[in-house]
Amino acid sequence: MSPRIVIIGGGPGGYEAALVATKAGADVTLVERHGLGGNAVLTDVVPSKTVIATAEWLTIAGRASELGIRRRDGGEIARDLTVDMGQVNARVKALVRKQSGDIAARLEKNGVDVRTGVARLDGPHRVAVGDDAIDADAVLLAVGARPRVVPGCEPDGERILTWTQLYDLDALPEHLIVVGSGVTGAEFAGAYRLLGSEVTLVASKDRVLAREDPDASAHLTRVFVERGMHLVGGRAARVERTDQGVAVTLEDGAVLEGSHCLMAVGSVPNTEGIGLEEAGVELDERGLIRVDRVSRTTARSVYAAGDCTGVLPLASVAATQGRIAMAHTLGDAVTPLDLGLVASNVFTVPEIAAVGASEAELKARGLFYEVSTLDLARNPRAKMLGIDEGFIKVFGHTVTGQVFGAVIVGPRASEHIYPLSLAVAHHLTVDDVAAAFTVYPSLSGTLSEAARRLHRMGEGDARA
Ligand SMILES: Cc1cc2nc3c(=O)[nH]c(=O)nc-3n(C[C@H](O)[C@H](O)[C@H](O)COP(=O)(O)OP(=O)(O)OC[C@H]3O[C@@H](n4cnc5c(N)ncnc54)[C@H](O)[C@@H]3O)c2cc1C
Ligand SMILES: NC(=O)c1ccc[n+]([C@@H]2O[C@H](COP(=O)([O-])OP(=O)(O)OC[C@H]3O[C@@H](n4cnc5c(N)ncnc54)[C@H](O)[C@@H]3O)[C@@H](O)[C@H]2O)c1
Repeated sequence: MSPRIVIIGGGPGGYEAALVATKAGADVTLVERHGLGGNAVLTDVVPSKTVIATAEWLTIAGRASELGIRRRDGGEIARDLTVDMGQVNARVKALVRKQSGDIAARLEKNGVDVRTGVARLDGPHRVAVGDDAIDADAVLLAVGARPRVVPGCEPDGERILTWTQLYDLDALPEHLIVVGSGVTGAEFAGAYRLLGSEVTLVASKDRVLAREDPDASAHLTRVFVERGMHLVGGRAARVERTDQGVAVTLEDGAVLEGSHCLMAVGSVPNTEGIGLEEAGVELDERGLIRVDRVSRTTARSVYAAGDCTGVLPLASVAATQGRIAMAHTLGDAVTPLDLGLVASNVFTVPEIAAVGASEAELKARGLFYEVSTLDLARNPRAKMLGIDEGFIKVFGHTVTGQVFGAVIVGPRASEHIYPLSLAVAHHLTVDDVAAAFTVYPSLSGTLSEAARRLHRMGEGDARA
């Protein structure tokens, strides 16, 4: 008989696992309460990146005249372009529906039994959905997370918003106060500023994007300020509606006034009230499911993937954890999760992409490393394209030249990081990277040059 797998949650942690498991011959049921694609598709990744795409095109269009583009009547293309937020959000919703529908079709085509409902564990081998119960040889929990609510700063869905509530706006907020300067806060603050809103970003840490490379975060902070964003240090203690909009009171008593407030203060896992602890699944003090590197929880036969584990809240990591869980339970070859290989990107303008070890991690691990940093603006292709900011940074081992990690700040950094991701994943050296041809002229020429600068004369043997 085929092994029976039940997956709770239809986000990347769940649906990717379902596809792998059916391909391996398992009998798979996936239970989702809202829509396929999970928050990644419905409320988080897809909608945010779609709005950011408009902000990016608007920025490019605003520079048209610099590149010699004129209206047919010879007039200059206006710099003060604006957006129709109603249309932008209608496009977002259409794209989200399509993406979710595509995933549903793919699951159906692959023979996954998809059920709609709220699921809970009834012991480690049974999942209850309403009055139904489904027996399972193994269960995968991929229940994701939801926006954290700070007491005193409760969203009302109209003026005080979580990131899931932004897409019902039919006009640009006049003055958006973004509370929280992690990746979510920085991405939205950056995008709405480019779209034309006045933006105030409240940062509780000493810098915006405190977990990113310090040079990258300093660069973005400078760009934000140059674009006229107001950066305010502090923590929000209270957010209230006023006649005009909203008032955000910080812990030091300062009051910020705006038309709307976006709370971007992190997430909490959807792990309460679904029978986890009763089934032997241990949670940590924040409610995150404890898992090992092959996605096993503390209950035999119960696995977990994605944001509910808090391992690293990225769609790519969720999908990898889900696939690993299925490989493990179905007896396929398993490569345990290696966070040292993860590539990530902050979708601001410019983007910030990173892969492998950060400089802080290299220092903490006491490794011998060298850094090569090159400005993108000196690249010939960048000059042609009008790119006048950004940099590429590569970390290599001082002796062997192994590529430990890299950071790229620039347009489409998310795409340009891939060769360096290959280098990190396959333990290539800076010489390996520099030896591969790049197209002339191309932005990747700078990537290769950054690696070449870490070459050591006479070290060829050590690096072979
Ligand atoms: C604004 C924002 C932007 C982001 N952008 C990116 C990005 O660009 N790139 C990136 O890699 N990551 C991004 N992330 C992170 C990414 O969204 C998450 O890491 C990813 O969604 C995690 O996938 P998941 O499968 O764990 O959970 P989710 O995508 O949250 O899916 C979980 C699903 O489980 C369902 N569920 C929960 N409980 C039950 C239950 N009891 N019964 C049935 N169904 C249930 C939920 O309805 C949900 O559909 C972003 C996050 C945010 C907040
Ligand atoms: N492009 C992407 O891949 C992308 C985009 C968004 C989120 N994500 C993922 O989601 C994770 C979480 O990011 P996030 O930004 O949603 O959450 P986060 O927890 O990283 O950041 C929230 C920030 O809000 C601050 N904060 C908390 N309470 C506050 C208060 N009362 N006043 C002011 N600030 C307060 C915190 O100190 C923190 O800096 C990221 O680490 C990333 O893995 C990824």
